Amino acid sequence: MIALQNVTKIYAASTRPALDAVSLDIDKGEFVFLIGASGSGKSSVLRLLLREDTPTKGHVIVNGKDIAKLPGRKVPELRRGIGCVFQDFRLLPKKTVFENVAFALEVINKSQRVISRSVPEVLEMVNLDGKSHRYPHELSGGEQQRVAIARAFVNRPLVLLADEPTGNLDPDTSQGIMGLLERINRKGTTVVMATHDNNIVDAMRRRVIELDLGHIVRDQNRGVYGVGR
Ligand SMILES: Nc1ncnc2c1ncn2[C@@H]1O[C@H](COP(=O)(O)OP(=O)(O)OP(=O)(O)O)[C@@H](O)[C@H]1O
Repeated sequence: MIALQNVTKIYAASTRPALDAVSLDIDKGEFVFLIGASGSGKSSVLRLLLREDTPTKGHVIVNGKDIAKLPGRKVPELRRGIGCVFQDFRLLPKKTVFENVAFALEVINKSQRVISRSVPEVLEMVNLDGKSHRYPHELSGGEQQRVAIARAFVNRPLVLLADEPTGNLDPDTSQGIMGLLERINRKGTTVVMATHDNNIVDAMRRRVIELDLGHIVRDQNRGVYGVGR
């Protein structure tokens, strides 16, 4: 479903590779934490999977296709199958909760009929059906992240990538967000989440892939954050 095969990424103007011959395989329906110190390469992996960047060497397989050399015109189609959630939520400030989620469907030409059915459904899932007419600045951080998750999931992507989704949230709110990601995973979506949050990793006991200076130094099922330190 997702694979990196011998992937090296060297950014222009940097001496050491951000990723150095990294190989990994993630099956459909897995929930994987990517951990590692700042600068270890976590975001680089997510950027390659989203085709925001291309590898210097190696193959990047997403949904069964090598996307390393995907022509630019095919990238929107790839991204349709991938939901994304970020630390800073990235909602559109001048759109309401409903409109933010609807927008994800509008850009892929879904009909108004589909939008008016799917958006309330997913807002109910994230427990925000009562707040659909609010603007992002009228919501707490946790609520904003729930909108972002609704937006990422409304199209039922095969893969959800999350880059530090709890980085700006307190522990209780973070737990709620993880509960949602778990539900989404149970519906069959593969989840790959980069995080520094040791409490969450320890509580969830899912697969843990640890990077250090661009190398995989641990790949453990039902892992914890700090083993071997
Ligand atoms: N656009 C870029 N140009 C040059 N170097 C970059 C670029 N993006 C990342 N790097 C370098 O690549 C390495 C890996 O960075 P990356 O952002 O993938 O790490 P990370 O593990 O996600 O870190 P953090 O936890 O701080 O987000 C770092 O040494 C970083 O300085």
